[in-house]
Amino acid sequence: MEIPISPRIVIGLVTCLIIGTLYKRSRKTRLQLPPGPSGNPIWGHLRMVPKDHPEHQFVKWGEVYNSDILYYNVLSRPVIILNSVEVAHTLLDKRGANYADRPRFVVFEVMGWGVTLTFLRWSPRFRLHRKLLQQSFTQSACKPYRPIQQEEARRAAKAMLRKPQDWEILLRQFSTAVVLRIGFGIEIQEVNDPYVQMAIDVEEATGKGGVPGASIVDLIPILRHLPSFVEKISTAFQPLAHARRTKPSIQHLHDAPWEATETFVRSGAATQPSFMRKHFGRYISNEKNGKTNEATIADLKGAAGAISIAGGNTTWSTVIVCILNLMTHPQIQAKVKQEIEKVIGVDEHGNIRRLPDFDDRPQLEYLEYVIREATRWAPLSPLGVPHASLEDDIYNGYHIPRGSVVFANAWAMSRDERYYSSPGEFNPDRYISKPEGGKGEPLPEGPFGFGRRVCPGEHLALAGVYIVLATLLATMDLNCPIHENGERIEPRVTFSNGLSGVPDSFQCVITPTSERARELLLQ
Ligand code: HEM
Repeated sequence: MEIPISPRIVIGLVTCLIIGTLYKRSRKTRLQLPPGPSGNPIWGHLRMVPKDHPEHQFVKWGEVYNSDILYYNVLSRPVIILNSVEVAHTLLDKRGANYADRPRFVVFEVMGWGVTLTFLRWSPRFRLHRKLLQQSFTQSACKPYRPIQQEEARRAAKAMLRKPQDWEILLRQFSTAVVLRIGFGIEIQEVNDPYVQMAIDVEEATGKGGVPGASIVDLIPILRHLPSFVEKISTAFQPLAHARRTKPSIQHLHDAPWEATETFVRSGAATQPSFMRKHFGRYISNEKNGKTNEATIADLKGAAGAISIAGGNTTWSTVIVCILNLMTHPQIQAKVKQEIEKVIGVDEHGNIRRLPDFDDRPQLEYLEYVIREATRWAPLSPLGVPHASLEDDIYNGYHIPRGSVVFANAWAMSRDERYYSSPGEFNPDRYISKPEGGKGEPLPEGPFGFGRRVCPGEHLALAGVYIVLATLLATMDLNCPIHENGERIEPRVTFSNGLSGVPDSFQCVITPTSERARELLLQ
């Protein structure tokens, strides 16, 4: 709701609120805080933290202060940056109970993310949603969904035979189809499906919402009610204006799939395994038998929505990063193809005998390294989703005040030279053990977060990325476009800023490896 008031009143009101907030916060005890640059006594570090890719700045501060834990504040709200896997393990994993909260994400609330697990504060509702999602996507609970992932991966590869230039949208279709089938049991149309457009809109909305929890409106929630013209007074209010503009797209992705399937589940006509059929089915049966339901319909709707919202674009983006690197590193692509061919077998003409499936996964170790390297090389959520501390804590003699916003800097961890040689290079061989001739570097930790808020969809996501890449690499060649002068055109890709770092569009030339590969896909 917007209140019709004049700009002068707005400026006066904002100033009073800021002074009030600062006064309240400045009364707290001052113990030794983790190191960091000194900030302005009023604004703190509000103006020092870059809006674009702050994770890079935090790496620099880590070097300047020679510390893997940093402190800064924004309007006296303490912010803690964790730049190493060790400190993230100690605080977020080992002392997980104290860091299970999230700060309030007011901008994301305005956008309509209120009932999505990712943004729920520590509460009975959070615990309920966490239980629902965590239990649904353990390694073994993901197995029944493998046929869906495999079918959609083959469908996408088959469609690329007809429209190779549409590879990017077809992969978007793949990841949207998988989460909608798993979340709701919905099958999407092959061409121009409205859900695919919804997924694109949601990505646009969240991608441009800035770093979650970091805007002035997140720090002073009442500012969310300010009228639209504040956007013109200061760029600090742009995230709020953006949230208001994009709210309908988030709401739509929550409501549309639920409404499309509710009647089917109620009538018992839903046959595919899905989160909704299982949990909403149970809800209906409890209702019929007079038993109490722990979750309300709003809870189930929010949890099912979280699967499609948190699971679609994330999986898609990871596949895209793999493709980008496979086409720009032909030697790596050739090595994965060789591995796949060895496992699925080739005939006397060198043609593959069958398409890969999930049973091949344990033997496709190098492909697994490629996927893990993509998550390290370009962590999807470079600063993760911030946690918040519930109580005061002490780490290495440093005070971490209660209510701190805690960012686990996955970007910094991915560039940690103590573990990764030439960390900016895409090099899956780094994970091959030393006895096997590799560097024996550790698989990345951080891209899926930490502790009690770690991504519950990790197994599902990695399985989806695996099957679509295995299928594509068994049947297709991925190449850079060639300039008319005969030179390869290597794309210069930039990544979006904010909650998730998604690569820009780029061209990739996709061609079937052989007639046999084409036949196998068409079968
Ligand atoms: C490659 C793909 C994915 C990546 C890189 C990724 C990454 C992340 C990260 C970094 C977090 C924050 C963790 C933290 O706060 O410490 C997160 C949370 C979450 N992810 Fe994923 N994710 C992916 C796929 C999925 C999928 C497929 C699902 C579907 C089930 C999913 C559902 C969620 C949910 C519901 C949360 C919020 C958890 C909470 O706040 O308790 N994600 N993810």
